[in-house]
Amino acid sequence: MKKIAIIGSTGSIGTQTLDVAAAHPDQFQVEALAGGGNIKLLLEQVQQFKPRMVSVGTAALAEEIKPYLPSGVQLYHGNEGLIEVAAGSDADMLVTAVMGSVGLRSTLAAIDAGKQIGLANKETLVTAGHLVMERAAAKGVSVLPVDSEHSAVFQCLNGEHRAEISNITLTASGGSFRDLTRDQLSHVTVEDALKHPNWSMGAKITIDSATMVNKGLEVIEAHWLFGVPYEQIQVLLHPESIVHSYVEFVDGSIIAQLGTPDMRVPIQYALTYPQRMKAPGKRLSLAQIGQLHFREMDYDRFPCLRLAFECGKIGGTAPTAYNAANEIAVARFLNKEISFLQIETILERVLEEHQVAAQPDLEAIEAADAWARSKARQL
Ligand SMILES: NC(=O)C1=CN([C@@H]2O[C@H](COP(=O)(O)OP(=O)(O)OC[C@H]3O[C@@H](n4cnc5c(N)ncnc54)[C@H](OP(=O)(O)O)[C@@H]3O)[C@@H](O)[C@H]2O)C=CC1
Ligand SMILES: CC(=O)[C@@H](O)[C@H](O)COP(=O)(O)O
Ligand SMILES: [Mn+2]
Repeated sequence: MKKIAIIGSTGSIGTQTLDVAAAHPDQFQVEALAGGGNIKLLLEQVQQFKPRMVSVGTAALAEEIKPYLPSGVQLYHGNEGLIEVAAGSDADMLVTAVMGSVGLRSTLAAIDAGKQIGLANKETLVTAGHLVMERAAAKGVSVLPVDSEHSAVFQCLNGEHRAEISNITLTASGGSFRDLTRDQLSHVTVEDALKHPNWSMGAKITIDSATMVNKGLEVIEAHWLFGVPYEQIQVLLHPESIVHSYVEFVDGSIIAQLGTPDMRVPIQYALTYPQRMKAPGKRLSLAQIGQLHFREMDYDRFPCLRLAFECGKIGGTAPTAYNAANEIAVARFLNKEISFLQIETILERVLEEHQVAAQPDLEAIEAADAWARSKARQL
């Protein structure tokens, strides 16, 4: 029995992690769950999975949910609650399924407590990759990728030597507007942006796919997870999202991981690694698909991806500011305060003004994050 805790259990990754747990009740025990505002769903999850510990977004929500919780369940709230759920239960593994850099302190706390990390929350690694990976190495804790591309690369690297990697290619669907010109992008709506061609995901990451910020975050995530320099990371447009990513080795061999676009597969692999277990999803038939397509990435069409490479190479707090500015810009777009193209304008402006701190500690990371958020709100 593997004991798991999930922060962000009410979201897209969180609910799919619980689907995996429900499909293998003899393998997984859910110890602790944290949601944000969706207490109705959280209560249903509590009834089904019987965790000993739960957390909600605010003190007011905690008061609201309290009368309905079975006796004996410990209830927490806010950022402290996230930390309790992440680090304070008997879980062997934490699945980080919250959205945004709010997951940083709880992920670090779980590492300190010796929990294995199933990492979906890419913003955590982007904002403070050096802190997370150094702390995990010091504690002997593994950080197992949940993100589909990184799970693919992780599987391609199984048994391989890192020194023999020639390059890593992350595939990108192109998002909701991949066939539109930049001129056409000035008129797009939130509703259209939320229609991802291949994946059903939370709102923020769906917008990130359309701006290509998601791939930018994933480039930085890959740098930290696999210890590969940015010069050896590439991005390729692949509209079908069947080849989830691939690795080329020094002898010219390429190993790729393929599958239908179903996040329960990488989630389950992180939960069961190094074993594999049966999964209920649809099987991939290449014969039925017939053709797959690939296109060179156009960095003028998707400037946020170029900016991510630049921030990653600069290092320090540059990726922190990129991520924080994007979180605010996307929230403002979803709130219909700004247009789609203004997301990238905000990113560019915040990064132009950001004073990068090299080798930042946690306080410097949080200061840069707060500065970039405030700047992105003003613009
Ligand atoms: N969805 C996907 O297929 C993929 C997602 N990812 C990554 O996984 C992470 C989660 O994405 P996704 O599941 O799509 O996002 P969702 O928006 O669907 O879910 C986010 C979850 O985080 C919770 N949450 C948000 N803010 C807070 C907070 N301040 N305190 C506590 N809980 C909070 C939400 O709670 P509530 O809803 O109750 O308010 C919800 O449970 C992101 O980092 C994303 O980039 C990576 C690969 C694929
Ligand atoms: C499912 C997953 O891992 C997402 O991050 C997905 O990759 C988004 O697709 P694109 O960013 O390629 O549009
Ligand atoms: Mn991904």
